[in-house]
Amino acid sequence: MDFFNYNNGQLFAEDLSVKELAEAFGTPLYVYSRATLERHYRAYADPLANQPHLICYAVKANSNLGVLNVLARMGAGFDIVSAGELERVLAAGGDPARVVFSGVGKQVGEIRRALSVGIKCFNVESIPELQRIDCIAEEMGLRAPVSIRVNPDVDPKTHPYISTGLKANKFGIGFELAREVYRQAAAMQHIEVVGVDCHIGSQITQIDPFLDALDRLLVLIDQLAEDGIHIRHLDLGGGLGVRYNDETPPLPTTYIEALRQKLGNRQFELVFEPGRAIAANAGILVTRVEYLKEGQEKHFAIVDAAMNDLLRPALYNAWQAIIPVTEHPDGTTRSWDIVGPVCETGDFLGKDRELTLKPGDLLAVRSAGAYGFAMASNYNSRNRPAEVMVDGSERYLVRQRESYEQQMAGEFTLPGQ
Ligand SMILES: Cc1ncc(COP(=O)(O)O)c(C=O)c1O
Ligand SMILES: N[C@@H](CCCC[NH3+])C(=O)O
Repeated sequence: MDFFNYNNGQLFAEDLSVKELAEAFGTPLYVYSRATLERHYRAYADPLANQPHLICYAVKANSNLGVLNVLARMGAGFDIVSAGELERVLAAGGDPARVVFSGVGKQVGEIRRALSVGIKCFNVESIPELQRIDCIAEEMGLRAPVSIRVNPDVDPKTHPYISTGLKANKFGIGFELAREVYRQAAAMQHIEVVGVDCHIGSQITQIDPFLDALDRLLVLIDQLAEDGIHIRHLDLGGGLGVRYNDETPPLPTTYIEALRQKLGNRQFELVFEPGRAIAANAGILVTRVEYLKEGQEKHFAIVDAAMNDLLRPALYNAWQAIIPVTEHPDGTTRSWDIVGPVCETGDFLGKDRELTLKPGDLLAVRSAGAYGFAMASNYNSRNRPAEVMVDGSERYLVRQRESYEQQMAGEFTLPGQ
């Protein structure tokens, strides 16, 4: 559910016309809805209201300061995977004590910074990382709070590029090894074991893989208790899918209820790391048709957004809805491939879309709030788009369109002739 709806044939973002936003800020343009972000956050928070919990929004999905700020104001925690994401959380008013730090390659400086601001927990993904954190905490005269990210070896039944909880994936510590790694962690002087963590993949549209993972974690948690290791929180990661087309992912409340049934009366703080479920359908990418190029086999609508602005179609062959910003009958009705100006055959936003188009039309790519701008690049030396947050009838520019000067800042030609 979102707040991007038609009113008299015009697409609106909450109370504002998307056409007017495009005219004011230019295209390509990311438009986010504050009400949708808040609704999606509450979809997790409300069913958890009666128990200790923390919803750590996965910053990687959309790390714009405006987005982080909206969630920080709601009391969200944050799941980060780099010091850059940590700095963004701090700049957006996030509470470091509500930050969990995931990722397989945490560097020394990143660990130091996270310890110095007092994050909630490191989700540790290997033994060498655990040892590194122990050493750094010793140098700093601290104890580092950790969970081990357990790889439960379950198949999340999603795109192979975004499944993370299989033995073959680089993430986490194998289920069979986890008990031993916890023993080592508990014996380290500068480590404090606080939780158990897992994250099995992204865009998961069924509950079963999550429940299978939880079964395995509960076995481990019982073994840890036998070893005298009592955890305070259980972090089940993110990964809940969203509707892009005809998927029917479970609602957060259904998912949470199913987990609760399995948990019975065990008393942990429950931690979640949703990214896509909060941000994807809270954003659209608005783009303008530059040219219509009709051919014998294929018809192309060449638009001003490209794979550098929204990579998911090119990278995963992902399908995202593409809809007119202004519904109108004039134009050419065809099955169009919606493509960008980048010099790659894979540069498309959508294929075979039945639309009535004329040059100059505005289109909106839906479900673009997660892994949209966050994965944007300057490929083909294109400036990255602007981002706007709509809040009722107010709008806020939350990132200005990049300029050529900004794009080249920090680059130099060689000295001399
Ligand atoms: C450790 C971790 N947590 C949370 C997420 C967020 O995933 P999603 O956007 O699917 O909720 C990811 C990305 O898959 C991740 O790697
Ligand atoms: N970037 C991916 C998801 C990766 C999840 C990150 N662990 C997507 O657009 O679907």
